[in-house]
Amino acid sequence: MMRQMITRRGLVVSCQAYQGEPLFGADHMAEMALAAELGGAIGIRANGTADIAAIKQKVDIPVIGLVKQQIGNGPVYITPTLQTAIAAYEAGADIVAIDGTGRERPDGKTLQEVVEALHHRNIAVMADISTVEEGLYAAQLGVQYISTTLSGYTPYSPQCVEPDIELVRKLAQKTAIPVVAEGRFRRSMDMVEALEAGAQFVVVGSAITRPQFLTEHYWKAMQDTVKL
Ligand SMILES: CC(=O)N[C@H](C=O)[C@@H](O)[C@H](O)[C@H](O)COP(=O)(O)O
Repeated sequence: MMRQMITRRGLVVSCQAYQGEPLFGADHMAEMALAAELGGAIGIRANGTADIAAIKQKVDIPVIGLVKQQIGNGPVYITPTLQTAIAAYEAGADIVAIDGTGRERPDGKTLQEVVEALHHRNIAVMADISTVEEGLYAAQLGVQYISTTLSGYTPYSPQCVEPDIELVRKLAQKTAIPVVAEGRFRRSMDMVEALEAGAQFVVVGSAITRPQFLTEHYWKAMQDTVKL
């Protein structure tokens, strides 16, 4: 049987900090996840085995785990190999998020091979995609969730500054697999719009869990409006 799934609709909070950032570290991310849970989050998205394990100790809601890793010069970095996907699961992830594009993976496996190998181990898969075609292909492979995570981050997807709600809408119209809205969500009205467009849930990261980004965002808005 697969682990805890996210069956409710609502807000999932992505708790990620990069090395060198003030909040980097599993303890900080676990506290951040707890704060999100207290605020009503229905799930957490987390990067790296240490963070996943610490967050699982702290919260009861399901955790979507990934391992961001650059292997070689290829473009795939979100849980790029079968081995990293299994590591995320072994660290405690309920659902494992992987790159769901058709690009070459560093372990030479196809997306289909990775999904099959994970399903063989009863591991629930979230495919991070960037276009309708990629989403529909992942749905065809039977993944548990399709997330718009990579829209704007592959060279062939629209390079938007705003969240790609149209991608959510198109996918939700074309498939019965739960569609996840993720990437650049900052305003609650966009999150509501994504739910109305058919998203099962919205994943928000930087706008909640990266205070340096938030500070900069508000500070820039002040500078744009008032001469300081
Ligand atoms: C493209 C990519 O690598 N996205 C990553 C995926 O895990 C994270 O860096 C994002 O923070 C996450 O998707 C949430 O998005 P936002 O922080 O924009 O709310």
